[in-house]
Amino acid sequence: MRGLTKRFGDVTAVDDLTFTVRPGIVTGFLGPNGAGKSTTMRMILGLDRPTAGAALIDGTPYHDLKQPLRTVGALLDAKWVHPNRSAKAHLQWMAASNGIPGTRVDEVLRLVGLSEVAGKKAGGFSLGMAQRLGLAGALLGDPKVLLFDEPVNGLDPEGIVWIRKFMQRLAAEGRTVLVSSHLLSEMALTAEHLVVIGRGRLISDSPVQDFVDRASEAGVRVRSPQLGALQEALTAKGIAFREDGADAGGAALIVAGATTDVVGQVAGDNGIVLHELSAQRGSLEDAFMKLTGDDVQYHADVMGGAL
Ligand SMILES: Nc1ncnc2c1ncn2[C@@H]1O[C@H](COP(=O)(O)OP(=O)(O)OP(=O)(O)O)[C@@H](O)[C@H]1O
Repeated sequence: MRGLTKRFGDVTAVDDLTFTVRPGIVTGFLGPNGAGKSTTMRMILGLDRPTAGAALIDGTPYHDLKQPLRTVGALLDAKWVHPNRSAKAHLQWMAASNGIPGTRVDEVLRLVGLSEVAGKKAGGFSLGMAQRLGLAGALLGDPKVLLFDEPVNGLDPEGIVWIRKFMQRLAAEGRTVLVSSHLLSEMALTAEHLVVIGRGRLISDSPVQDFVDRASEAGVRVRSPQLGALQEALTAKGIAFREDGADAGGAALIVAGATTDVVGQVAGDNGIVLHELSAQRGSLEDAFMKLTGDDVQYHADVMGGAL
């Protein structure tokens, strides 16, 4: 993506986005609802025309690709198949209209585990099966680049794990895999690299772990029967802390930005007994909220808990 921009009237859906997606790993494309992920993917696929900038595949715009299906496969919306067509007929039609040999149809059906239901009408498929059929279609041309737009939405846990593993396998084969999601927790399990956007703008382009490390609050949770003395000792050392809600073990302190070594040393120096000294890490979703901050178009409470 090079300065990729898309405006719909007054709305700037994608705002001067520049990033590169590399082969061999799964790249997560993360952002809250409305951040511009789908619009970006549609521009990569030539379905929307950029207002400015360009989305290039190996240096070439989608429209200039000689054999698009052999270069890029996409899973955008699983429900667009003809309901009365069988899975196999649907793929045969796709293959025929793209100059792909019919023998490839059985291969992709096997790859996604649909061989046994190949003759059944796609209209009767569960979401998980429809998703597999969409994936089979994306793989027909054996493309080097694959795009997935929110592929796990609505899937059951088994379906989620299956598609996650499948995407990782495709990347391990050396393909370029870009997968969008609004859930950081899901991306942390699926992707190695993360491109994060908010309100169409690039927020972060880094390995998943770096993103989490940068955003999440590292700290120490400490419990003690002499909590008052510990608070005094920490204050004397100029170390900030806050009280954490009491659990079964009693009241605790959270010492942000400190290590267990430091807090343990302060306690030891002052002869304070500790019942717990544990390193804490902020949750992934906290990290996401923190970094997308003002860029979140709809806040979590409006979205019923989902970002
Ligand atoms: N065809 C269109 N006409 C007008 N506005 C649009 C159009 N398509 C998208 N938008 C707007 O562009 C912004 C980005 O939308 P987009 O669907 O790309 O976001 P997204 O990150 O994919 O979110 P979601 O996960 O909710 O689909 C939103 O404000 C949306 O309302």
